[in-house]
Parts: sequence; C-alpha cells; structure tokens
Amino acid sequence: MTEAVPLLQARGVTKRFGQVQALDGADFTAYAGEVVALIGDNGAGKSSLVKTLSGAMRPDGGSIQVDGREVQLHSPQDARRVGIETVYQDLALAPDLDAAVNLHLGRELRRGGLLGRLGVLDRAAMRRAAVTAFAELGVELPDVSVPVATLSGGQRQSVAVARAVAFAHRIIFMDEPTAALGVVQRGRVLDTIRRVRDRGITVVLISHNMPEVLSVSDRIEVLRLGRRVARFDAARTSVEELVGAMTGALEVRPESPEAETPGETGTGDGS
Ligand SMILES: Nc1ncnc2c1ncn2[C@@H]1O[C@H](COP(=O)(O)OP(=O)(O)OP(=O)(O)O)[C@@H](O)[C@H]1O
Repeated sequence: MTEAVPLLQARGVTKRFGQVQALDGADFTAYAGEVVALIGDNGAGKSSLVKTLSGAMRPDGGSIQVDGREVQLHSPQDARRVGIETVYQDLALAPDLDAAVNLHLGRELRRGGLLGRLGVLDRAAMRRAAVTAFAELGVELPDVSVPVATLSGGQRQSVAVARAVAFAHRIIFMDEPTAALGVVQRGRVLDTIRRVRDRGITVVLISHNMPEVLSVSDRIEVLRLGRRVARFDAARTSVEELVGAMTGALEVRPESPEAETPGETGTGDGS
C-alpha cells in the first residue's frame, strides 16, 4: 500500500477558531477501495478535517491532493467534482418525500417531452432506479414510495448512504453513520459500508465505536489535538491500542517509513 499513490491526501492542514487550534498540521491519507476510519477523542479535530476535505470549510493552511495532484476545495460542489461525497450525522434527507425521490434529490428524473420541460417528474422511473440501487446495496425497505419520515432510523441512514453512493464515484465520508441506531440496524449499515467498498468506492468512517471501527475498517488513522498521531492496520490492532493512541496513553514509536511531517508519530500499520 505504501507505494500506491493515495486517492486522497491531506498534508499539514491547519484551522483555528479564535483561541482553539482545531487542526494543527493534520495529515490524512485514503487509498482507493478501502474503508479507512478516522478516530480521535472528542475535540480531536475529526469533523473539522472532514469538513475541510469535503469542501464545506476552508482550511487556514496545508494542502489537499487527489491522485497526487493538489486541489482547492472551495465548496462541496468542488469536492463532488473530484468524486467526494459526505453523509452527515444529521441526514440531509427530505422527510416528507419518499425514498425514491430522496435518492434522486438534486438530480431528479423528468418525464420526456413537454411534460419534462415543464418540470414534471418521472416518479415511476425514479422508483425503478431506486429499487435497483437499494437492492444492489442490500438495503431493505418496506416500500420506496412512503415518506422517509415513516422509516426507521437505520432505514433512513441507509437511504442517505445509498444517495451518497449514487453521487459519489470515488470517496464517501460518513460521520457517525450508526450513531443512535439499534444493534440490528447498525449491522445493516455496516454491511452497506462493506458493499460500497466492494464496489471500489473508498469509505472514510468517523466513529467513536471502536469494535465497529475494527470490524468494518481496513485501516485506521488517529487524530489527537488536531494532528495525526498514529496509523494502524485494522487486522493488527486492538481496542486497547486504539484508545491508547487516541488518549496519548500509548507510547507510539516515531512513524518513519511514511513520515510526512516532522515530529509525527505512528505505529506499525503495515501500510
Ligand atoms: N465552528 C466552530 N467554532 C468554534 N470552535 C469550533 C468550531 N468547530 C470546531 N470547533 C472546535 O475545534 C475543536 C475540534 O472540533 P471538531 O468538531 O473538529 O472535533 P471532533 O474530533 O469532530 O470532536 P467530536 O468527536 O466531539 O465531534 C474543538 O475544540 C471544537 O470546540
């Protein structure tokens, strides 16, 4: 993995809010076709980094590269253009609209001819496309034509994930996608994440749930006090080690092979 050009790379990203240095030279790397978890204690800078990488927030400094080329992400549209989508915890779904229409929000299918030019939607085509899209991701819904407000939390989250998949062609950021979900629903969303990865789309997962992180991720990157402090191969680490890196309790050896900023520390991640 070390030789591969990262799909997405952040180097030395800084962001200050008044007295708070939210990002203090943060690095981040995501490779094609992996689930990479971004973890850290409360206030470590995860959301700030994700907002920066998804074009929702301008950093004060640092650089972002896609396929090894520097990009400027001034807006979520800029991020979308290079294939980056984000699923936020506060789902951006329209509760009164059905799952099929929600899946197509922002790129609705219209009827042919004059009706289409008048803005009449092709609901039947959207439903057919939605049934296919949900089936491909293993999302089980009772009916794609009922308002999403009537669905369970897990089903709504799965609709949000499916929507991001429909837009994203390269990377999806998921900020706490299973927060507030029950065990069964949580498992379904994790299955969906695996299927997204199996379609070749990189998933960046932000989660506080360490067993979940270990079960679904290929790699894990740890932020502390606005900096990346460690990287792990999920198959070769443990909850204790992750918590140690997050809190600073764990002594991590200097990250030598992949050190991108002086002073960064890391651990045997094998990447
Ligand atoms: N808009 C803002 N205005 C002021 N301070 C902010 C803002 N956004 C973030 N911060 C501060 O920046 C620091 C990093 O916050 P951030 O939300 O990025 O961390 P996080 O790792 O996502 O935390 P959590 O896990 O609690 O969501 C925190 O101290 C936070 O209070």
